[in-house]
Amino acid sequence: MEFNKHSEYHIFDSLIDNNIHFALFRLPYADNINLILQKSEDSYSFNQLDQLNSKKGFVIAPYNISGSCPILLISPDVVLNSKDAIFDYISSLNLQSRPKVAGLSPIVQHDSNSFNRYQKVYEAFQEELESGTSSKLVLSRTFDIERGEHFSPGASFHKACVKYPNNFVYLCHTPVSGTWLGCSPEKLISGKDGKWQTDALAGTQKVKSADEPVIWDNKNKLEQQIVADYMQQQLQKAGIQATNKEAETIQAGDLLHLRSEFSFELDKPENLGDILQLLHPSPAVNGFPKDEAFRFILDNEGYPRSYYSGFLGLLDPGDQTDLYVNLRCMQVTGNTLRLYAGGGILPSSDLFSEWKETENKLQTILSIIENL
Ligand SMILES: C=C(O[C@H]1C=CC=C(C(=O)O)[C@@H]1O)C(=O)O
Repeated sequence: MEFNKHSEYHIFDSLIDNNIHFALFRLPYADNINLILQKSEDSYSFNQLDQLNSKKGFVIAPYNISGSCPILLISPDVVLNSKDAIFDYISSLNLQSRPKVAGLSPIVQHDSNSFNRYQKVYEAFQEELESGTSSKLVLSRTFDIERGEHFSPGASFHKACVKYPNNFVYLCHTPVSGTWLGCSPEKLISGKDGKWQTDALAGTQKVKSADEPVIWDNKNKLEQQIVADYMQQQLQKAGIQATNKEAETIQAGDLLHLRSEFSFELDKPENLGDILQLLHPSPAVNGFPKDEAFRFILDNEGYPRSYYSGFLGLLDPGDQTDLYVNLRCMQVTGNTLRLYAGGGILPSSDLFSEWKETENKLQTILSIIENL
């Protein structure tokens, strides 16, 4: 992949300008980029995850499935797996670009970005944890930036690929979801030919200098253990015996997380929708117990998460499936970039550290939009 040559990637902006259903993605550690593009204008949407059984395409699933925020499937009418083939194909479409929005001030603080607002919601979350109804709740927030004249989703995608080689990087657009761009460290499920994996990822700290040992405190260890136990239980409910490795530290940009990997066999990958229904949303983005945490978040978080903390990626039960949790992402509109970040709250959490953690996570995605 060529470095620091983002401008040719503006070509992907023309797909967005023309409201085409497409997803461009790069798997962790891969050199190649992939394009899934739908030729028809129809939207394929679903309101239950089990409706994905036997389906193939690029899935965009929200945190909370609703009529206005359904599960979407981009039909794989065009599937290309090399940069040259992708660029040649898009050039051959001869798409017209829409004139760009007028130049706007670079970064503006909106009310929803404020610490005071976060603090109020955090206190409600802490009260709920103290009541004992939930043992973990994930609190998230948004950060809105006005879109600058020179911002290019395509160029930002490329910048993310270069900056975050071990994350799942994507740019996708459909008329229903709008445009989303992200670089997630968290695998929801992937596999091929009977061999499948999922991750239990949680716990966060900043990267240390090379000679400093990485130490995880009890809060972070427990936060990750809750996710690992949940994954194990949910897979068991589907009759799946998974083997898991001990939790290890992984790096995602400037952050470290704790991850345990689960491996298992799937006899019927065509029924992946059933497994997704069991796994999503995991306590990495939701909390525990699942239903109580989900209800509480919907009633108290104070804004719609939309496709943030849902999942996306290629679903192909006949071949390779790679689905990732939609973290470290932003929603791109004509004049605003809405960034999302959250973190797991336990009774032992500290308000200021949790706020700082969301700031650090936002930095992952902020760093690919600056200077463009
Ligand atoms: C919910 C997010 O991160 C999850 C994944 C890794 C670590 C997390 C944490 O330490 O809280 C979260 O569970 C996010 O990035 O918005």
